[in-house]
Amino acid sequence: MDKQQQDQLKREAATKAAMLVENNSVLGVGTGSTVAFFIDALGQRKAKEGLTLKHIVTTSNRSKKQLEGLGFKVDELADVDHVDLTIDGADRVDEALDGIKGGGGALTLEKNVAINSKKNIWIVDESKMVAHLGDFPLPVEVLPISCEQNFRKFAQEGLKPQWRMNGTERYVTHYGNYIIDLAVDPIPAPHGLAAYLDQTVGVVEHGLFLNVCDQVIIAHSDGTIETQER
Ligand SMILES: O=C[C@H](O)[C@H](O)[C@H](O)COP(=O)(O)O
Repeated sequence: MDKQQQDQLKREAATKAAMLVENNSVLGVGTGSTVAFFIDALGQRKAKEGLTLKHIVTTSNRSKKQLEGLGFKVDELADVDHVDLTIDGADRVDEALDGIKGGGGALTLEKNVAINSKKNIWIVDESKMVAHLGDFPLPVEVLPISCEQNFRKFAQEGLKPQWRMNGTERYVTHYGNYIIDLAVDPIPAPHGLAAYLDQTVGVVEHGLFLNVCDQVIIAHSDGTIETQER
């Protein structure tokens, strides 16, 4: 699939998701190229139908800027008492609707918004769907203070760590941390690995989103749009 075709599929899934957003609800908006199409579609609903949202929270400055450019006011997660629905992209999604996220580095905010949302919908093109999680480096956000120890430990555990780079410098997250991408593929036991990472001191967050997604909207290259529910 070439990029133009993939962008078209992302746009279709995103447009379908935008139709599910209810007036006067509290909306969480994720990050990434698919979400950028979703924000466009949300802007179109605002312009055509006067869609109004009680609050919007987002998971990156990129999404925030795009939303504000369309006239939406964006609040902080800490300032809202609940989130009705969050729409986000994903890097890989398996048959149980568990996923890998954080390819764009926004995993920590994304997980915090997702966990605090009543419902989570992911929007993907068909290339993101896999039988087993893997096929994409698993991002792990780590504190700079002990990042070298974390990196060595991951290497000893056979998790094939690689520093996320931004040119010649290490990539720095929204919170001033680094990302170690684990090239373990396939991930044999996602729940076991998530538990290990959750317990590792110095790990701020990781990109295994398990039991988080309620519904995935998948755009297929044959023109169909499929919805899968957990
Ligand atoms: O950190 C980034 C997020 O997890 C994205 O939702 C994910 O990487 C998918 O992005 P895209 O829609 O650009 O493939």
